Amino acid sequence: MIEQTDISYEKTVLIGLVTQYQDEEKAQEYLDELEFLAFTAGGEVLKRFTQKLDVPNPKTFIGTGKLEEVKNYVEEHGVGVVIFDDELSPSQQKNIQRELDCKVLDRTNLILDIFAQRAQTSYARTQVELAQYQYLLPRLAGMWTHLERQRGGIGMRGPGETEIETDRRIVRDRIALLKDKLKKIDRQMDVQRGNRGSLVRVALVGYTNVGKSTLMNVISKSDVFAENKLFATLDTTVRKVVIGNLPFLLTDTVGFIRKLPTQLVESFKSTLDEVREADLLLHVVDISHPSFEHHIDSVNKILEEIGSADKPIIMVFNKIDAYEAEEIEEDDLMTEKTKAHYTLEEWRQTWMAKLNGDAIFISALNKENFNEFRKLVYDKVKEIHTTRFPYNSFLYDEYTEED
Ligand SMILES: Nc1nc2c(ncn2[C@@H]2O[C@H](COP(=O)(O)OP(=O)(O)OP(=O)(O)O)[C@@H](O)[C@H]2O)c(=O)[nH]1
Ligand SMILES: [Mg+2]
Repeated sequence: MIEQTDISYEKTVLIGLVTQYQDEEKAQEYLDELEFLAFTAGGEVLKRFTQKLDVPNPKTFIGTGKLEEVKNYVEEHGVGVVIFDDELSPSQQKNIQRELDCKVLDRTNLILDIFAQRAQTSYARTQVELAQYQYLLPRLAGMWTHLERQRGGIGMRGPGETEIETDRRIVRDRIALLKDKLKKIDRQMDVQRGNRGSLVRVALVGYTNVGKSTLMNVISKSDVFAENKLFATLDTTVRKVVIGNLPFLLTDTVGFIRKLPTQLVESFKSTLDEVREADLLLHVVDISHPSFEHHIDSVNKILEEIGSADKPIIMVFNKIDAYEAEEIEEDDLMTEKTKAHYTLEEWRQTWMAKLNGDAIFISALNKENFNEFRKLVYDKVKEIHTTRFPYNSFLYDEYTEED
């Protein structure tokens, strides 16, 4: 896929905290991801600022000294956007914005922005718009309280409050309208799903950018949009796939991410229905990513949240072509062996043991181990199919390797 190159990059600075729950390494890992998000949204990251704090400053999130430092940098380098890794309260956002005099965003903001940029269908656009209004609603109140205080309280309360109420009502009406619209589309989609008949349903799930759409394309020989940016897929795509002579339905879904804004999980619930209604999940993992185990944890957490954690799952470790273990020199007695030094084979053994064989290591790009992958999926789907439709076994005679 050819990368987009025609966006004029906005100069961006990232800010994260080091706390008792989030050490320096973890903070940097989050910032790596935030940088990728910023890049996806069209920003060019010039610098990262981190600060050690037990609790965020209630007024300015980071300390005033640090904020001063950021301000100097912003002025000196003509920075247009400052992005915080954590959610800012409405008043923090206001205070910081006033101090820095440039755009101030938090992670939620940024993700909403990317979703808005990428939403293609009216369904996805409606879901994103709903999430945006839900993000805005509590902030609206904060904005007005802030204005009221400026106006000086006594005597001014009346008009202020009326305005908040009017604005809130407009936003609430809009939210209700969007929810209604989504419900209607949902009903249509329910009918469509119902019409798919008695085929086993398999859904690709996983962290964003792990290769779900790429895998979908190679399995189903279809043409789903895939690229090296976050959230390339916002709509679900369903394809009928035949392995051997066993047909089943395969769904590509929206990627998950850590610290996913709750509003988004909520408004994408119906997209996630595809996951909820699946008989089998293919949990795709990018094993070449240093934090892939954390990614697995966040995906599992979201699967739990939507009540889909106990479905049959095959773990698909993708991008083995790009995996590189850190090396230890033979005469190096100081470096302790950690997971970063595992070979692919060591990872394979670890996960195969953990999952009782329901794991496979592949490269969707090079089609490495692809026949084994198809065989594994075939066996699982066949197992589900025979349990579900014991008399309907004419669909397959036996598995024959293709290609
Ligand atoms: N090296 C390598 N890259 C891969 C492989 N599979 C996919 N990719 C690349 O990873 C990037 C993301 O692929 P997608 O298929 O868009 O990932 P996705 O999981 O659908 O991502 P979202 O829809 O954004 O959640 C693309 O640049 C792919 O070319 C693989 O096996 N090896
Ligand atoms: Mg995708």
